Amino acid sequence: MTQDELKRATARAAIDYIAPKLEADGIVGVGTGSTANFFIDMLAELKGRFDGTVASSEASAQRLKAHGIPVYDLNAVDGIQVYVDGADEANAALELVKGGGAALTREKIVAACSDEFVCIADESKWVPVLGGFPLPVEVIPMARSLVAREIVKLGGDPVYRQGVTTDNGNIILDVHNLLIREPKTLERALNNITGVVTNGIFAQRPADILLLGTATGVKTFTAS
Ligand SMILES: O=C(CO)[C@H](O)[C@H](O)COP(=O)(O)O
Repeated sequence: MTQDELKRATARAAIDYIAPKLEADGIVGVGTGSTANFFIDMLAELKGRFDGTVASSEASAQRLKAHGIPVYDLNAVDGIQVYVDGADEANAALELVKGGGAALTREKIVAACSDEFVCIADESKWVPVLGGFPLPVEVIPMARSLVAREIVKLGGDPVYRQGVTTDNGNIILDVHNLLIREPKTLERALNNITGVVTNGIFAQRPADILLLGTATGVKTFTAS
């Protein structure tokens, strides 16, 4: 199977997982990226069975609206029933690295508001230790050099993601060569650097369930 077929299969599994739980006044949080895009296209089948969505990026909001799915501002809703999003890496504790699509800050905000976080990913994202994928960090533009120097002190090699401005008007530093053995500690340490908006480690709020697309079918994991 191709990676896209695995992504499509995991998106289908997420639809099957959330469909029986949806409430007429429920809000679905929607992530960003190619796996989330498959999910958005399938979510259109469930239109009318939930109230609407909150999107984690302008790109996902546009795709949802193109399907006629209502998109609300997060401040206009009381909470999010379930959030479905992809990841760049996932470990057995369902701690994640996210932000390959530069949407990490809004993704983390939506995850923090959600009763349940369903991660959808193909098997290439499953790792014993986070950190093989360069860790995205969203930074206030004027603090770029300051933050880069502080990240070097933590042992990482930050690389400016050229030509990318986030939906919040900020820049991204991708941090190479960090083995993330203590995700919660590093998540906090990076967020503590002045000028960092947030980083792509999702450990303080990990996923609740991971639907992993593999060559032998979609496997379901809960945090171990
Ligand atoms: O965090 C993300 C965007 O900021 C995505 O979830 C992550 O990059 C995975 O993307 P894809 O589904 O295209 O592999």
